[in-house]
Amino acid sequence: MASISGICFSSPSLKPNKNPFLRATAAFFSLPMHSLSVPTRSPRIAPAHSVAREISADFSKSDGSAFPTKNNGLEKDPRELWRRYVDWLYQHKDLGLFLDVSRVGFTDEFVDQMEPRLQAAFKAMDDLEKGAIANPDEGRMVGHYWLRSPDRAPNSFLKSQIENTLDAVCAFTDDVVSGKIKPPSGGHFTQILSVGIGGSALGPQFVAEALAPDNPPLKIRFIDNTDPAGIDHQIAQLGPELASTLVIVISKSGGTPETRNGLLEVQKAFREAGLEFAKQGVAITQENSLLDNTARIEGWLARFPMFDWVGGRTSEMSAVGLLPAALQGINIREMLAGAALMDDANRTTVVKDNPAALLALSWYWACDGVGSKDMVVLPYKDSLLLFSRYLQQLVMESLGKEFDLDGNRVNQGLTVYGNKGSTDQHAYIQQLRDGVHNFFVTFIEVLRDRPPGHDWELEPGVTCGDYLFGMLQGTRSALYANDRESITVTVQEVTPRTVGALVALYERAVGIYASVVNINAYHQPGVEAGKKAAGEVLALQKRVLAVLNEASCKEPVEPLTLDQVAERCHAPEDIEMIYKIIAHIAANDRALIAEGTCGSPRGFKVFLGECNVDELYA
Ligand SMILES: O=P(O)(O)OC[C@H]1O[C@](O)(CO)[C@@H](O)[C@@H]1O
Repeated sequence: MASISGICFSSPSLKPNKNPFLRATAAFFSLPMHSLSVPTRSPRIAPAHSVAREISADFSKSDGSAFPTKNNGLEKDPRELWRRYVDWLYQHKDLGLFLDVSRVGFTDEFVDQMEPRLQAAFKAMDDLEKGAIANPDEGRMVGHYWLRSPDRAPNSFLKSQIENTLDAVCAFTDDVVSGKIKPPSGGHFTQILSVGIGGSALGPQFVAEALAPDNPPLKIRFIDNTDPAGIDHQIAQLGPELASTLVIVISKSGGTPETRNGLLEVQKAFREAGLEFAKQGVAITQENSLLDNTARIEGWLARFPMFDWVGGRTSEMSAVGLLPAALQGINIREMLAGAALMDDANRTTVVKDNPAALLALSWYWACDGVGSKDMVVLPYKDSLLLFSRYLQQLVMESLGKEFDLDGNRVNQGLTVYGNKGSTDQHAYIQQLRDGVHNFFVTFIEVLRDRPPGHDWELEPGVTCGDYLFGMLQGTRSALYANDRESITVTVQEVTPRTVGALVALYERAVGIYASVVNINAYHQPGVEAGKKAAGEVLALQKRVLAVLNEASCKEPVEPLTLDQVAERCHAPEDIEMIYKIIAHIAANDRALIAEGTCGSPRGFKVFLGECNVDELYA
């Protein structure tokens, strides 16, 4: 019926019980067929701010009595549903990408209501691409779209910055892969250790998982946290290959504590192995940041720029994403081309032809424009496992905002989670279908199961990939039958081009949605609160240690109660945090419990195992 590359909409059998696809679906889920085809239609009208869910009578109770059920207006008549599918299906021919929003129940009235808002969002996007200060709080331009279309940069200086960086990434990659740039021990670099967090890790992680060949020129590992055991694990896994490891330290600001700690830990490992870190270190950061200055002063192997006008979570097409990808043998020019094609498609002001706008429209409908439902992202392809994690930052850090652009408190957001299908079917999809109705799903479908010539039938007429396909379609149908909405994004294959397009699609959808709900998608003030509080905890810890040190240097040693420590720190109001600090340092053998246990906060006495006299007089 539908060869998707040249999709044809020949008329299928529309009688529900004759539809073999639905029969197969029902079999997967042991559903009676009638539950897949409820012939009712109750379109809902959506006010722009909040969509009222209609309550209607349903006479399906076995004893014939009526009980009220929520009817959110989803089309159930198969013929109408097929029309809706055909009517709303978006296809990008060059990219081989499809977007199906037919299983989101928005009405024509809702689309009409949204039209002026979407047109305003298109205008805002146009201004942004022309160099407007689209991040007003921070007074910055937002230029990630220029990274794949440098001609669109608002001036020739920015254009040449983009082009020069891309050339430098390609030249450096060629030299590393060819062995022209080699580790001090000789031979070739064989490993990359990427140190970075958030937007300086998630894109490279997603792309590595999605696209790295089985035997890349350089394999990649990540340190994306300040967890000492995690860092030790990564370094231990490298073993003697540390000598042929290129360490790429990525931080836009150049001052993120987790990244700095990762760097210091890796540098220590290099020292202990008798290796010279600078000869193997690469920095990707803003010019003159702390990291940039460190790399320059220490004479690291290379430095690549991050631009002020590229946010961390939209940096995959900058050196942040391109350098690690290129070193793994991923065709980064194809990634950029895919993103550029998608950007072009998203510049149309015809909503139905604009895939990013269709996503934004569907999100708005599904979550009432206020984040009332979560977005569950389910790629049915192992290599896309990290897409949901990547989107989690892109969407939630962009949309999760306390205030709108006019200063009103709105507490906006859109929660994203998910791993992959069909794996998650055996984890939480039970709740999605039958439990609390607080989500909508985005299926990511990949048509090509395996490279050509590798497939085989594990049952007559059925391949392993057919099962994956069936699981996806079955889950989509079963959820819809229970009024759970879904979007499906389909690509032919997971290639650099389609991955670039997916990144660009969601970047633009987030931008449009943010415009529609009138928030700044490009700042992240909330993250600062946690960072500031962490700094305060570490400052308090220093005071606690100083107090304990002073008492531990006495003859005899003076073990202190928690109250005494708090009092001597002049921080009685912080007693709970002081307790946690002591419990943590005691768990790491840096403090000793003289009386009681940490588990009984009121009763224990603590001292340090060693007196640091120098610190006493510092
Ligand atoms: O690249 P940087 O400056 O180290 O920041 C890492 C991440 O930290 C944040 O600033 C806040 O979590 C993210 O936006 C960013 O991607």
